[in-house]
Amino acid sequence: MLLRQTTRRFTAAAAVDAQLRAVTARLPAAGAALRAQGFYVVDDAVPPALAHALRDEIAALHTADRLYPNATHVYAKGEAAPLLLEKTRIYETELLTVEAQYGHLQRWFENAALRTALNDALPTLRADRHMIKVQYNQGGGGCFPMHFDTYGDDGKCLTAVLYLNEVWQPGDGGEIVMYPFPYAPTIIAPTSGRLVLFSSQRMLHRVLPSAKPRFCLTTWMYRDASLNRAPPPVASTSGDAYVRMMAKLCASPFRAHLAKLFYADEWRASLEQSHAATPAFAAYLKSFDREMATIAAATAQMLANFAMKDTDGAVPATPAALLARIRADFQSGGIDRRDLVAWF
Ligand SMILES: O=C(O)CCC(=O)C(=O)O
Ligand SMILES: [Fe+2]
Repeated sequence: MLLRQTTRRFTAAAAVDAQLRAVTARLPAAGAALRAQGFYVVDDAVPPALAHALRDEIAALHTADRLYPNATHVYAKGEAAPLLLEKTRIYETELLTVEAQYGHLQRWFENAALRTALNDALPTLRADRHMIKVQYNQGGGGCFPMHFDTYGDDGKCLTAVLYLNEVWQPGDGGEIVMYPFPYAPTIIAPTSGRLVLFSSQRMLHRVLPSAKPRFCLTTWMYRDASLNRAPPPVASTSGDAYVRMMAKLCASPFRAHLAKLFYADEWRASLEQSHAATPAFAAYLKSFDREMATIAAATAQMLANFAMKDTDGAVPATPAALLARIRADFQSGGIDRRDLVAWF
């Protein structure tokens, strides 16, 4: 019995090790793409048999009551107490240790090859630890609202989501959407064995409602938090006052707020799709609306500051005019500059 268990564990570890060797051999190509667009998709990162084994172990964790309904406490401005927001149909857990009976998950966690290869592909990454999160989405509409994985202070720097569904077909839903603001979004299907890599700090993303049950395994890379706090370089400031302003904005923490304003309607709708309609959630939506008003006011102030130094009259006069220009210039191809955001 013990021998059989030991053999099984050894086989699981060997399978994961071999696959990680194969995937990481493909990652040098990811470096340039991650730097240019903030995300990268590796298809067939794991073969069907390994995807199956990992999925079975997540399902076993769920059966053993080890996954929890996703619920987060949020501190909303204007609310005295933190609000408890419950996502519907999402079960997950973050793992810092994995027991031997979940041999494939354990090895995926313990083998640092993915992190090492990403550090090689992206020399500025400098990730020094990682942890994993397993997720089971029950289907029937389970989804994630628009979010960034971190606002920086925890040192989380790169997110690697591995999709483990056996079959995925158009109409099943559950796609992950990358919003590399100010650039246009990309929809990515959660097909089996696909690994999606992106900047935890700078890539806005969401998961569309999934009609079908859906499994995935997220590896979060972390680094010294001071590296996350260091301001990224501003892209070369050629162009008129408006382009120079965009370069500065895209290198500043204000970019995240502007993205929220830009996608306010979709963001709000995605919150409503993802959460149970509790009184706490209603209070949260009210605070969301107040936050949008605050961001709009701050944007107007910021435009006024830039306009004072603008000698060519290129800076849009109002937040609405700025958002319309961003749509025309960076999402519909008006201005061909991919270098405004330093993703890593
Ligand atoms: O389920 C996914 O595809 C990604 C989930 C996600 O964004 C998260 O866990 O932060
Ligand atoms: Fe996320």
